[in-house]
Amino acid sequence: MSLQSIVFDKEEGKLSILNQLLLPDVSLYEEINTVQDAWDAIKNMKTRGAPAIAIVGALSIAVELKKRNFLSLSELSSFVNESFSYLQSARPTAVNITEAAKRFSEITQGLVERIKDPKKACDILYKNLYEMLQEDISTNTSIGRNGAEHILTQYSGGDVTILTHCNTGSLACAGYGTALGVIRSLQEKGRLKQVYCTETRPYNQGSRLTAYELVTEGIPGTLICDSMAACLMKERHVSAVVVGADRVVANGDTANKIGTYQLAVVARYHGIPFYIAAPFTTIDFSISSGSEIVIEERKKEEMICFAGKRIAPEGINCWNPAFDVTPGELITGGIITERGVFTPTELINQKK
Ligand SMILES: CSC[C@H]1O[C@H](OP(=O)(O)O)[C@H](O)[C@@H]1O
Repeated sequence: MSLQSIVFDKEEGKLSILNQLLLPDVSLYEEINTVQDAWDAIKNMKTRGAPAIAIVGALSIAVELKKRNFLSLSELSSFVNESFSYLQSARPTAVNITEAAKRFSEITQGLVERIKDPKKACDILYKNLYEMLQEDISTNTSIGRNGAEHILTQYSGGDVTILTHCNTGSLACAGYGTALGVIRSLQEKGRLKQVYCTETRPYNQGSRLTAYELVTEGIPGTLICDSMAACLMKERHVSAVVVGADRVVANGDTANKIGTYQLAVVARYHGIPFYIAAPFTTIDFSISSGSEIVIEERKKEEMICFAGKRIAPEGINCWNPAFDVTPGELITGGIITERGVFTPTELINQKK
């Protein structure tokens, strides 16, 4: 049974998140009672991961819909649009919350035009919002299946060894995961030899979260420091590198956790296929090149402190970009989605 980072009681309209700042030692669920609570949790990275950010944001709106009494359809529409607009300001790089905002703005507008009763419109919108949880899990199992099948067709050498970066599992989504979903699918097929996961400094999504998911589910994993990845690909066998995404753009350029770009460069040098695994809600066809993606920079304290203890001198300057952009030409294995696996140049043909 995989971990659950988001818990939503649809009867009561109650939302709780697993506070990922405390993992792996402390497993604490915290209630999200307002859109502001969700914004704070996303900004502080208590909850993180492109799909999870969108889902927690959307469900926080559902929580307020359940509690509030909207006197008019215009009041309901303004609340939904303003809430999604605010939630997008928490972290700029991941696109899923923006995709959700567009989707629910259209749904709300449709309800305003069709349904004259604000309470009935609110109930329908509430149902659409909480369905995101199951949709995400279903999408991720398709990503997992598509990715595993593609890798196994490309690799005839028996069981496979995967290198992954950051956390793209149940702690980054509603469940199962994207890149970690591919790894879970390989494990389910009995074709996974082992996973190497990077620590992923400075937030340590790999050592604190991915390692936690692997150990919890008995998936064979080996932790490495970020600085060991090139030597690993040189000295040991890696069948493929599979990572997640925060924003894939129309030409296949992809923003993902800082450190992804250098993994792609080294994988190319060693002739190891490099895959991105992401749902279509992470693909932004409105941007044509990765150079246009806004990269979030986070506070220096997240770099110079470790487990609450300062490890670097106060006066040092820091540069702390949370993401980098991998050009499509380095994504040599393909972009694994719920609709199939596409080369970066094929992606634009999937635009609907
Ligand atoms: C399926 S999660 C995608 C993506 O989100 C993570 O970023 P963060 O932990 O800062 O929210 C990481 O880049 C993952 O690859």
